[in-house]
Formats: sequence, structure tokens, C-alpha cells
Amino acid sequence: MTTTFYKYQGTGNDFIIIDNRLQIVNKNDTKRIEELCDRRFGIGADGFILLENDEFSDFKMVYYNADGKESSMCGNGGRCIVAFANYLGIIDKVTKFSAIDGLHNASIDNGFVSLQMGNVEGVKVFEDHTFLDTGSPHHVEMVSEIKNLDVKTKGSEIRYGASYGAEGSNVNFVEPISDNLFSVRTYERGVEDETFSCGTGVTAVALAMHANNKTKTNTVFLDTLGGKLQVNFKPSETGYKDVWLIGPAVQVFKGELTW
Ligand SMILES: N[C@@H](CCC[C@H](N)C(=O)O)C(=O)O
Repeated sequence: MTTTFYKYQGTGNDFIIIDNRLQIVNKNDTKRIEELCDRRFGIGADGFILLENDEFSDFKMVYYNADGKESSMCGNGGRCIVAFANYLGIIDKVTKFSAIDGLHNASIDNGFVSLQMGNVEGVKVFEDHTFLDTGSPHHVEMVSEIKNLDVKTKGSEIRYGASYGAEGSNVNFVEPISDNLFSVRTYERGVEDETFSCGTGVTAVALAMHANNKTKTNTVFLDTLGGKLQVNFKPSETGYKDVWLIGPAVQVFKGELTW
């Protein structure tokens, strides 16, 4: 069967997106999804996303990592699917959609998508790193000379390290540029490599920098390999609330694929 697919990118984190409102995709075909995400034998992407109907909101996002397995929340994917829903005419400028971690408010203006992330509780600050869940699990570690870091090697050691067990964690390295701007590089589980940007990752970095008193502002800018993102938040009694991830989401091309 032939299906139209769309390629989107959000600060260089790239996704294959399919309108699956008619349930045309075999969601258990892990091997096919992995093949499509392969950069040499497929279309190439960090993740694969289905847009589906939802009973309680405008649409549902189903997210798979490049390894073909369904995973936890994807912030950049969330921003891209909002742009896709707007392109399809399912939504106008403001929406509420459902993802694996619950309902998300979002809006789109001039190609920029603001996505409300879930409240974050239980930020764990350790001596040399911070761990928190922003819809996906994130290890945040401060480094110097981030430009020269071997993110793939160092990230995979931590991701597979004893403390994160079989589930693993995404791993973010961060270097302050000023008190509200941080340079970030991320190793993503399920891609098993550095990606150009990770939305739940930069959200985790912004909150971790606040929890560690590295910033005093509630608006933080993050420089990634693929561009700049903004995270707004408010401290709550148990963590952070009103957390918003803001940045561009771009349709790159569309094509046809067969299942
Ligand atoms: N790129 C994503 C994160 C996707 C999920 C992650 N790889 C995981 O499995 O935890 C983002 O933008 O948040």
C-alpha cells in the first residue's frame, strides 16, 4: 500500500510524519519503521510520528524513535506535529493534543510553535549531574569546552551505565554562555547517537540549570547544533509548572512510501 509521508525538522531534530487518521499504518512493524528512519537505506530521520484521531482533543501523537520502537514524549516532534496539523487544516493557531504523557496545549505563529510540556516533579540534583523527567528521562551534566566533546562515546557510556538500568536515559551536556543562555548537546536513547537538538532535553537543561542556581530567570535560551530554542517555566512547590518549549518547526519535503 502507498502512503504519503512528510519530513519535518525542529532545530535539526528530524521526523517522518504520517497522517494516520484512517489507520493505514501497521504500528507493530518495528523493522519497517527502523528502515524508513535509516539515513542510508531509508528516508532518514531521528524519529517517526503518526497523527491520529483522539476522543478528547484535536489529535493524537504517536512517537517512535529511529530504532522503530514507540517511546516516551518527544518535544521537538510535538512542535512538528502541531505545524503538520496546522498544514492539514485540522487546527488553526491554537490546539490541545494528546501524547503518551498526557494532554498538551500548543500554538503556532509564523512557523514558531509554543508547546506546553507536562509539570516536572522530583528533580534529582547530584554532585556531578542532575536527573529529571520532562516527558522523557534526562541526565544533565555540565562540561567545559562542549564543542570538543565526543558526545556519542561519552553519552552512550552514561546512557547504558548502571544507574539507568535497562530503560536507559537521554544524556545532555551543557555549558553556560551567560546566565540565561546555555549551549547544549544531546545523546538520544533510541537513536543511539547525538542528535542536532532534543526538545525534552533542552527543557530538562533549562530546569536543571535553575535547580542548580546557574540561572535566576524563568526564560532560558538554549543553543543546540540545529538552532536556538526557548524554555519558559515557573517554579512550583514540588518542581516546575507552566513549562513551555518554543521554537521553529519546518516542513522539509513530502513523498510516497510503500508498506
Ligand atoms: N527528540 C525528542 C526526544 C525523543 C525521545 C527520546 N529519544 C527517548 O526515547 O527518551 C525530543 O525532542 O524531546
